[in-house]
Parts: sequence; C-alpha cells; structure tokens
Amino acid sequence: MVLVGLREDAKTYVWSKKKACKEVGIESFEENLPEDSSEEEVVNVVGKFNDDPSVHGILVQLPLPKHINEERVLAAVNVEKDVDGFHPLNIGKLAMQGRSPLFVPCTPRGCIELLLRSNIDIKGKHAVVIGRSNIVGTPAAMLLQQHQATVSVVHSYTPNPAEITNRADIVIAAAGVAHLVRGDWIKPGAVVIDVGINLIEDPSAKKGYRLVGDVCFKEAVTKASAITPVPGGVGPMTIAMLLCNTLESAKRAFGISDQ
Ligand SMILES: NC(=O)C1=CN([C@@H]2O[C@H](COP(=O)(O)OP(=O)(O)OC[C@H]3O[C@@H](n4cnc5c(N)ncnc54)[C@H](OP(=O)(O)O)[C@@H]3O)[C@@H](O)[C@H]2O)C=CC1
Ligand SMILES: Nc1nc(=O)c2c([nH]1)NC[C@@H]1CN(c3ccc(C(=O)N[C@@H](CCC(=O)O)C(=O)O)cc3)C=[N+]21
Repeated sequence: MVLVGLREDAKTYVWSKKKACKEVGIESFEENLPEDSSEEEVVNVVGKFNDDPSVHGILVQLPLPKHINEERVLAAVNVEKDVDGFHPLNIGKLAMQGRSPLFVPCTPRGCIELLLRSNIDIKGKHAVVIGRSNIVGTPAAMLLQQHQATVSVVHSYTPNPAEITNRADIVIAAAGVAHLVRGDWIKPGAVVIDVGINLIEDPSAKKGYRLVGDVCFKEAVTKASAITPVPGGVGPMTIAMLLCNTLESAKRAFGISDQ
C-alpha cells in the first residue's frame, strides 16, 4: 500500500485492509509518504514495489494530494500487480466488450459478487448506477454491461434521478450523499446496492457521529427485494475483492492455474 498523507478516514480503511491480509496469510507492507511528497517520490516508491518480486499487489490509496498527478501515478503501477484495477490498460479493457482486464476494481467487483452469490440475474436487467467516479460509478457501469445489463448512469447534472431509478431492476448508489435514495426512488422488488460511506452527526452515538450509506435504508427496505446495509455491506466486500485480486495475481506470478 502506498499512502500519501494519511487522512483520518484512510487510516480506518488501511487498518481494515491490513487486518484482512493478516487473517488470510497475505503479508502487507505500507509506505507512508508525507503529504508534501513530490510526484517523483511517489512514482519512485511505486517503482520499488514494481521491481520487488515478492510483491504481487500494489494499491495506491486515493485520493492523492492535489499537487500530484493521479493519472501518472496510477499508470506507473506494474499492470500485472494492479490489484486495484485502476491502471489505464485494465480500465481500458474493462470498457471494451470481449476483453478481459487482468484486474477488476474492487468495489464494483464486490457489487457484482454480491449479486451473483445472491442468485440475482444481471443479464437483460436494467441497472442504474448513481455516480460516475473513476473508482466506483464508471467501472461499475462498465462491469454491469460486461454482465449483459442495460445500464443508465445518473450524476449530479441529472435533472430527475428518481424518475430513472424508478425504472431500475438494480440500483447501485455511489454518490457520497447521505440518504440520497429515498423509498420512492425504488421500484417494488428492485435490488439495491449501497456503496456510500458517509459520516453524519449523531449526538446519541458514542463518537458523536455514525456511518450511513447513500440509501435511506429504513424506507428502501420496504420496497426492495434485496438490499445491502451500511456498514457491513459493500465495504467489507471491497476488502474481500482486494484479497481475491491479490491471490489471483500471486497465482499468476507463480504459474498456478485457477482451474
Ligand atoms: N464501500 C466502499 O468500498 C467504497 C465506498 N465509497 C463511497 O462511495 C461514495 C462515492 O465514492 P466516489 O465515487 O469515490 O465519490 P466521488 O465524489 O468521486 O463521486 C461521486 C459521484 O456521484 C455523483 N453525485 C454527487 N451528488 C449527486 C446527486 N445528488 N445525485 C446524483 N449523483 C450525484 C457525482 O456527480 P458528478 O460526476 O457530476 O460530480 C459523482 O459522479 C462515497 O460515499 C465513498 O465514501 C467509495 C469507494 C469504496
Ligand atoms: N486505491 C484505493 N482503493 C480503494 O479501494 C479505496 C481507496 N483507494 N480510497 C478510499 C475508498 C474507500 N474504501 C473503503 C473500503 C472499505 C470500507 C469498509 O470496509 N467499511 C466498513 C465500515 C468501516 C468503518 O466502520 O468506518 C463497512 O462499510 O462496513 C469502506 C471504504 C476503499 N477505497
């Protein structure tokens, strides 16, 4: 893991990832660079992990500080160790029909895994993704198309998102807006996947705040046929998929077939 400046929320993610690695016997290393590091320094650290044959997965925690060109850093990651799936070559293949990226981004892969393991058909369904970021919304939309869904993407310039989500069989919410998706946004029987991680003030909570998703769970649960909670939904799946990608990478490096 390559971390540049450690934001408070990043500390929790990094800790969870390290703990998960330990649980399954994956050794994890982190290089924690100061916030004011130069782009060159970050690229050099990535290069060091690229060249180390004992490293099978490299993750650059995002977002990077504003003075660093994210595109350049992500492109510097060895594509065969890109367990986050953010290298332009892996993203490019994800965008093309019939091509297989070496790695699929962890959060979108976690969403699909939840659907598959819950025996929810994706093929031919109308899926609506709320959000179009490079790390969640856009790759999620591309992956759903790989699974033969018809996909609509709504974002902050979409005039009436509820009108679109109302026609969805599957809704993936990744806007980063607490309780954006209300009960009346959901078609009865639809499947709702909540990616959002939002801290809201709550004086009755131990720390004075609590974690909520982008979906108003209390309302949506009365309409949906299946729904993921926050916490305890997509977040842990993201970490599980990171471990999966890393295991697959190591197997590839050792020439062990997945069959
Ligand atoms: N559970 C997990 O494993 C993970 C959770 N997250 C969480 O998921 C959420 C999204 O993350 P990320 O994609 O990185 O966030 P970004 O802020 O990068 O992107 C948010 C997207 O949502 C769109 N959006 C914002 N407000 C609205 C709105 N009112 N209606 C419709 N669309 C809207 C934005 O539109 P526009 O493009 O027009 O600005 C943008 O495309 C966050 O809460 C984040 O913490 C993120 C990664 C992993
Ligand atoms: N290169 C990169 N890859 C990422 O995958 C990446 C990233 N940068 N930057 C930040 C986001 C965010 N993210 C989360 C992962 C797990 C939880 C998670 O497990 N959450 C717990 C709750 C944790 C808590 O209690 O705070 C849950 O939802 O149950 C959340 C968020 C990965 N991200």
